[in-house]
Amino acid sequence: MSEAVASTVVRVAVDAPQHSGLNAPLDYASEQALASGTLVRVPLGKRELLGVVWPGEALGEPAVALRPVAAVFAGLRPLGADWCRLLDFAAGYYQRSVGELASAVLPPQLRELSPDQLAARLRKLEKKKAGAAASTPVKPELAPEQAEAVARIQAQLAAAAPKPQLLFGVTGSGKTEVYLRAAEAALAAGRQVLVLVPEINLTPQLEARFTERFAALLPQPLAIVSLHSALTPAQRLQNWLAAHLGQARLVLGTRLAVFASLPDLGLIVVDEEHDPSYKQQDGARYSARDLAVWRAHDLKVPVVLGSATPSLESWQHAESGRYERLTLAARIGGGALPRVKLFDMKALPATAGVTTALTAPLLAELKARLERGEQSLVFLNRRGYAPVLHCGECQWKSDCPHCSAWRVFHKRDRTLRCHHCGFTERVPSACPNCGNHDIAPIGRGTERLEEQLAEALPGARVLRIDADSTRRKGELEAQLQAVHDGEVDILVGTQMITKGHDFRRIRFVAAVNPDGALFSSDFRAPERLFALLMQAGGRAGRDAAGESPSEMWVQTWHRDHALYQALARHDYVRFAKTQLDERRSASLPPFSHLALLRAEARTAEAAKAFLDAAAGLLQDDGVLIYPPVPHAVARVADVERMQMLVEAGQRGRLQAFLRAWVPALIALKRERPEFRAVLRWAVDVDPLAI
Ligand SMILES: Nc1ncnc2c1ncn2[C@@H]1O[C@H](COP(=O)(O)OP(=O)(O)OP(=O)(O)O)[C@@H](O)[C@H]1O
Ligand SMILES: [Zn+2]
Repeated sequence: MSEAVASTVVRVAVDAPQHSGLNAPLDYASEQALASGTLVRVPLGKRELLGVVWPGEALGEPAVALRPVAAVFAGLRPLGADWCRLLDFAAGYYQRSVGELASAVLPPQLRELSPDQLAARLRKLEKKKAGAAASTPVKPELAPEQAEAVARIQAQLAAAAPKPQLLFGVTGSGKTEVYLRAAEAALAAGRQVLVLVPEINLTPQLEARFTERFAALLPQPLAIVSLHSALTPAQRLQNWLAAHLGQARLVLGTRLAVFASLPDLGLIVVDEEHDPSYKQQDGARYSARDLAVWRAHDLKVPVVLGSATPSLESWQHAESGRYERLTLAARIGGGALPRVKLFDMKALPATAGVTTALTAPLLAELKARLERGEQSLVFLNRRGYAPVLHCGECQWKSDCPHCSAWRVFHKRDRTLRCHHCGFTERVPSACPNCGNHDIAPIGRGTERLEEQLAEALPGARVLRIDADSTRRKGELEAQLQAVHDGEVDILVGTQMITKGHDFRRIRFVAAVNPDGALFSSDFRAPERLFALLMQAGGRAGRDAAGESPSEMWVQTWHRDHALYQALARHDYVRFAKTQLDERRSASLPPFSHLALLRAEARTAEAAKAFLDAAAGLLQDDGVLIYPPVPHAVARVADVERMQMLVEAGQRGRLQAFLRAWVPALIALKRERPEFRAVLRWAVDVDPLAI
């Protein structure tokens, strides 16, 4: 610069490491005043990082010691005050620094680009051409319940302070059509719409439906975009920029999209709002659903949470009147929900059946469906061939040397793979312990089920869809298409295929081994199992025109269990009531508020010592700290994991406690040499898995 300019101080949110204790935005010198929300690059230590000029007063006078801002993304409009408020809230609530969170949720490519390179990207955006002219879509006539729900969402769109709405609609009741109409109303009012879905694999289907509906209404390029982690960095930046500039009117995305910059946001939809994937499982462990509700409240715009099996948190809010409940009790076209058959495994003669999972009666049922030309789905929530390989001579089992877990046998590529740390070896031809050649798989995963089905039902076209079968780009779409096109008789898969897909041909769904979750120590396990089975069953009989009644077959050793009894009646309401009663009397969420402190070290003792010391740091009689316990999978990649539960009756009380506790934890780790052995620690607010 040729002229000397009086420098001013700006606050910049930048990703400083937690142990540095630099949690608040940092002060930098700038030659010009910079609007808050401006993207900049600033030096930190030896590095230069992306930062955001943050609202609020800088701390002091311009001082010589302040380092200057290195570069300003002047060509990009600043992030809005509402975006900064959202990040401030989320960082505070989930106990992270705002700089870390900003850096985690902005498109990764922004970190690599110079202002000139970004300017080039912006020019490219402007030159994007619109797609071919689309024809006006045909909209189905709304069913009465749908029309009522749409009207009530429209009322909230016009309200000064809209209430969150819970769209409680059974599987196949046409929730998506309600979202489409609500979105249409918001778009017509000139607002942007954000639609969140739990899984990346649901975005192509949803994107297709929204594009089909709105391509004529929104002919501009990039008017409908998606945001999720499977996009290339360049696509993700492009779509993010389109949203930020207001060019994108409709944004579909997974949890990270809740942080999209949307200057005209007027409606948020959270589909399958109960889904655990909305909770981020590392870094800032935020709940995108909860942040969507916060963001909508902050902006005074409506938020619609949709589910056939709402989270008990949301259900309780509907019961108490904090949320408005919209109910779709009937399936579209008057189709019935599948009849649920609880197949009692105890009633089986000891020798019958091909295997314990593929019982003879189940095979007979599948065969009958096959002969009628109907599609069936067999659901098993475990991938791989068998969860463990076993030597009958010496009792060796394929454990992982680095984790407290078995390595899963994958037959197709002849590997033993740890699903926790990724450690992979070729399957040994003999027992590595005693040399016995007779090592055998125990139990079954989807790969084995697929093989056994193909053997037991010759000629049947069996297709497996799970994380292993869909690794390569485009595979999942192709496989789903084959199912839709009727090229598959029996679909085998994990929970990946139970959610959201609008399969029209499936009339029979079997859950072959669902009991595992019944006796979990995690108090949310029943809620998750119930939702999963309702969802799975919901894939059957979506087309009312089928000749035979649709059915869900549940193989269980505990058919009298209250969960299955409620499932058999499709009675979410009753199930929710029993669960909420139990939670109330045990003071569990939503009637109390939890956080977990996790610590990882090479030894369990070191992790426990840290948690014990942490428990002694701060006393609050409104907050209860439980003793440290090992994580359900205690050792992963040679690291021992311990955790400690913190409980409070009031959310505010827990938040106040954490605000004081977290800085004390940072100091504890930094200042006490004995805790150097602790590799990582983290606070998880509102943890989902316990
Ligand atoms: N009013 C309508 N008239 C005719 N068809 C409709 C109508 N509304 C929805 N549909 C169709 O009904 C089917 C089921 O709708 P949709 O997939 O939205 O159900 P859903 O409630 O989201 O179910 P799930 O919870 O199982 O995902 C879709 O094929 C959809 O196109
Ligand atoms: Zn491992």
